[in-house]
Amino acid sequence: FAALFEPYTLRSVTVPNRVWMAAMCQYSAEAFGPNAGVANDWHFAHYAARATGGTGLIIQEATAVSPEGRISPYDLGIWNDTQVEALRRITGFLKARGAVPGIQIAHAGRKASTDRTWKGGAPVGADAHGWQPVAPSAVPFAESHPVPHELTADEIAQITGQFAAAAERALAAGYEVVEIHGAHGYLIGEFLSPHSNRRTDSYGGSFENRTRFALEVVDAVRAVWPEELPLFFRISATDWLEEEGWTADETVRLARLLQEHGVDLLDVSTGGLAPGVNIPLGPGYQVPFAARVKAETTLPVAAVGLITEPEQAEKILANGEADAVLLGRELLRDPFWARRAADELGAEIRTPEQYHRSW
Ligand SMILES: C=C(C(=O)O)c1ccccc1
Repeated sequence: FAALFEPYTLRSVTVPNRVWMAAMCQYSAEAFGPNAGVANDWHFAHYAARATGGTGLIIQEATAVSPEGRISPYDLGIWNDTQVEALRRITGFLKARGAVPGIQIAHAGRKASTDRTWKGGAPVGADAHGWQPVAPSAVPFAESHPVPHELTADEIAQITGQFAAAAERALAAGYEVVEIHGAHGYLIGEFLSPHSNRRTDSYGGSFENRTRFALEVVDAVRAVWPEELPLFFRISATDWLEEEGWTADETVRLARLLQEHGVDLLDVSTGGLAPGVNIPLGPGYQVPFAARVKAETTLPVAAVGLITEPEQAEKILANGEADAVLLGRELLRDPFWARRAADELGAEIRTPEQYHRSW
């Protein structure tokens, strides 16, 4: 027996195992023109390999709800129907391999319009297909970043609508799980954190005000996402800024509200809001935050962060610290990690036929 290879049912979806793929930007779409943000062979091969490798749920990289919501000009998008058509090829193959296709829908906020990580990740200007980022307040991510445009209440409502439209397109594209990106200092996380959110209207100041946009996005997505399909939320449990930023206490409070608003699982990461913070990196360094949410609320959680070994992953589940583990870079290094882990743990990876037969 291995907890890692027990199926997991969320609403009507049964994920075959607890080895899940975390969203990781590939920055491999075209940056402009009719194919801007459209999935291509790179994305197909990238996700197909991890599905063939036995990964139970694949959460596709941050897919932008609008052109200005992209992290880089090369991000995937789901703001038009051309993009939906190309994504159907990916979800179809994943399902044929017995993997559940998920998608992270995202808006980069003040961290938008930056170059690919392997090119340094610096902000890009209009000459490199860039644009002015938007944010809750006119506070740049770092000195090297432009001052973002402070969103008006009307513009906030427009972005909430873009998240809902993205969820509708995700359904049309064949995804069975949508994850709202509320982590890593992107737009939703920028509203949560008092470090980036200096607003004095109903979206800033108190915990209720700073979490308003996140809950409005969850409500708008839940209203269009089918009742029988799961909705995830990715959060940074802490900004690593002590009381100056978003805290783990606030994460527990928000987790309860997210569950009341129809979120089925919290994907618990940390950081990304401010540069230069001191993060105690190490194997499973973020697991304690997932474990705390799981211990203090009834919301299922997934743990992520330097999880690389089968025994390590198995222990996280066996200790009740999380309901699933998300692998990021480890799955870049080894697309077949799930199959190798099953061998090491003496478990079997069942084929789609076996799943249907045994349930
Ligand atoms: C959107 C990302 C995030 O959430 O940090 C990302 C960006 C680059 C690589 C992996 C993940």
